Amino acid sequence: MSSMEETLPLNATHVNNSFIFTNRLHILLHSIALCFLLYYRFSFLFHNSQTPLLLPYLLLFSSEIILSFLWILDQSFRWHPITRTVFPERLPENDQLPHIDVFICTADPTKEPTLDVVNTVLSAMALDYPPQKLHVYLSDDGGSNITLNAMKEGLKFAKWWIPFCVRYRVLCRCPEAYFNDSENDSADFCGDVDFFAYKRMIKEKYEALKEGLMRVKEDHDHSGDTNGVTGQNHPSIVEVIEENGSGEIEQVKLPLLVYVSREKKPSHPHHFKAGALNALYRVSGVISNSPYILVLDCDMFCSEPASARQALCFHLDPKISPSLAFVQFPQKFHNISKNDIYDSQHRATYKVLWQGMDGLKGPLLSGTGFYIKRESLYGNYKNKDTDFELQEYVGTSNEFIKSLKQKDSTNLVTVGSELPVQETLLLASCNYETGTKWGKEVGFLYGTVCEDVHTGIRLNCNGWNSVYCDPPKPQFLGNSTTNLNDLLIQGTRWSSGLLENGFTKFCPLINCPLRMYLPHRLSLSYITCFPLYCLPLWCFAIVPQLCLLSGIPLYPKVSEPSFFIFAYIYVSALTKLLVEVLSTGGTFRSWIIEQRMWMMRSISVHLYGLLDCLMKEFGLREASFLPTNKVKDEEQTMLYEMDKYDFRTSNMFLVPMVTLVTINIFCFIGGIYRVLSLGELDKMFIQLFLVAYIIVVNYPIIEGIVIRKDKGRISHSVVAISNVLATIITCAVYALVRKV
Ligand SMILES: O=c1ccn([C@@H]2O[C@H](COP(=O)(O)OP(=O)(O)O[C@H]3O[C@H](CO)[C@@H](O)[C@H](O)[C@H]3O)[C@@H](O)[C@H]2O)c(=O)[nH]1
Ligand SMILES: [Mn+2]
Repeated sequence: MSSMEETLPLNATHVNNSFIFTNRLHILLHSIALCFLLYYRFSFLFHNSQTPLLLPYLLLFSSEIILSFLWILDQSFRWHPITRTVFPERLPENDQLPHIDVFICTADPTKEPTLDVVNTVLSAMALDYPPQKLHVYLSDDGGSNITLNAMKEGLKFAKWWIPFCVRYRVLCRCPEAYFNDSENDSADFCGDVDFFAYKRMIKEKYEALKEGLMRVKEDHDHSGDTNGVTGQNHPSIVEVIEENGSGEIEQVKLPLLVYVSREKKPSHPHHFKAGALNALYRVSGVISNSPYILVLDCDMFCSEPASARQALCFHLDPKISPSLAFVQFPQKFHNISKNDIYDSQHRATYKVLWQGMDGLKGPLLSGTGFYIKRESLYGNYKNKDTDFELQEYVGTSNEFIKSLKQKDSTNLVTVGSELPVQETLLLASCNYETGTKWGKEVGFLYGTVCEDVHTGIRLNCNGWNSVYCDPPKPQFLGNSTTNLNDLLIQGTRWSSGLLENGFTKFCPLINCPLRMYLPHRLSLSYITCFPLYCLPLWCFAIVPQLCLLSGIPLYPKVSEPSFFIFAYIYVSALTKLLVEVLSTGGTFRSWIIEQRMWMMRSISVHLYGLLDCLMKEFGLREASFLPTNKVKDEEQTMLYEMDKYDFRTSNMFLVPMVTLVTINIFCFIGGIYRVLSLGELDKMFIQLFLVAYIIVVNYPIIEGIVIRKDKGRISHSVVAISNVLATIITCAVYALVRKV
């Protein structure tokens, strides 16, 4: 490498100053308005503390305080957002690049189709990286023969697939995605006859692989023979997948592929995905011990082969590298429809929040699609002087302790060489962690189902930085939840896990070191607190409505000057959101959808997440991680593609939503009547407007109750229960107020 190249930076950071200026101006003006609001509420209370309106008034005021608090936390992401570019062409030669391990997790062959897992594995093996420096590990928490067999079949196919990808510079190296879209062919070979013949042959092989996998699954389902092995109870298996030379094809160099199924026993907590990742950490430590690790969920494949080199543009940058723990890529999804009615792409997270955090100290771990430095998860092992101390810290395996001290992969196990079998089985056994610091200080942290966020926060607090890399082309593509039921289950898990972090385990507002930059601390707090939106949103969905019906004003009259405080806050918040949505690729429609999903999530999953978290805290419930269903349902997909909400979800989620919408409708009708007959428009305008706004935004729920006839509509029983509930609540409150 010439000295000229050596001095060229591997990455660049961009700060959009005018954007930051407008953000801060908005923060300033909005904050002033919030101060006026507080002043207005307090002075009202001071003058009217004896009125019967006190309870609704206090409820509303507390909700406004919580909303304002969350708003302040949320502004930290707008404080100093940055974007980054990378120059992978400036990286050193291949022989100087570090080794990389890839960890892929799967848990359940019925919910997570084996073919998808194989595709993820193949896409990772086909990364644009020297194969002898790439080692792919699959963790199978289901301990299933189907998955192990699929890995063997997958490897056979890889012998064809990877040379094909390299030779024809295939753009997307996940076979399923590749064969679905001809845009994935490199333009250089479009006129090449050989290429098309070769492609056809590979496609046939892929079809054969698919059929083979399906057959094995069917045989397995029919025989029902599990040899006593279940997802919750199985011994450890560690196997380097090797192909017994079929002689059909020239020997090609492939990345090492290792199948790991850690031991699980019902009597031992297995700590879900964090437990699986930690087992991989240890096992890979004595096999390849690569300094960098890519973590992937089985539902997220590598869509572009360039991500490893892009991540190294940060990890190998001498200025950033010493304190850099991980490079996070955004989660992007291949199954999202044009209008994205469930906001499944999580636009705000990957377009606003993570960029905002990147300008502070770096984004949090997002569970998948990140390249992490192995050393960053070993805690402060360096402070342990003796082997004995180290054993108490990371467990008794001497081989593993040796691997800690080795900086690089010197004792590498390669294809064909012998695996330290006993050691790996020990490392993957469920007793191994007993009495050690795994999950507490070492590895991915336990005690929450949002291990990613929890671990990310701890890394930050221990002084590690992270980087967010969002190149124009998606590097990883996953499967997002595109139906209400999965979304609500997943959302409840997240809310519960995040709140657990925020309240009980590690509250960033309190526990992070004092020297931490304030906006960064606020941003971490926002991530762990935002399910608290459920409290104000429940209040806003019910209190002003019932008061409207009963003629209790909660807001200033239109003719009063303080009306403008409320009008300003409302308009400013929604306009800011609109600008953000439009400037990050969204539309006017997605602006409405995001508000709707925010309301739906807040009143259902965030509330249940909060309850779940509290119950876990009081020992009334055990933590559980229900993996998201990844099996496609034709009917569901059809409704989704037609932009129709699929309301086939549990009553627990639906009844509150439908009840609230019904109360809003009752109160709106009653309110209009009142306003017209008593001439109270001036007094009740804000409340009437609020109710109308909620009804308009949630129109699809009304459509699901009244208009739709398809299977995804809201069932009659839910409508009946909700009507009864809404009537009881409305009448009871009305009667009560009358009496007072
Ligand atoms: O006991 C378990 C449970 C899950 N998994 C794996 O964890 C991954 C994530 O699970 P998934 O069902 O896809 O959950 P999601 O809600 O889609 O996952 C999001 O949320 C999780 C935290 O709740 C993060 O770990 C994920 O990275 C993030 O994509 C999958 O590969 C699973 O196979 C395990 O290995 N063992
Ligand atoms: Mn997932």
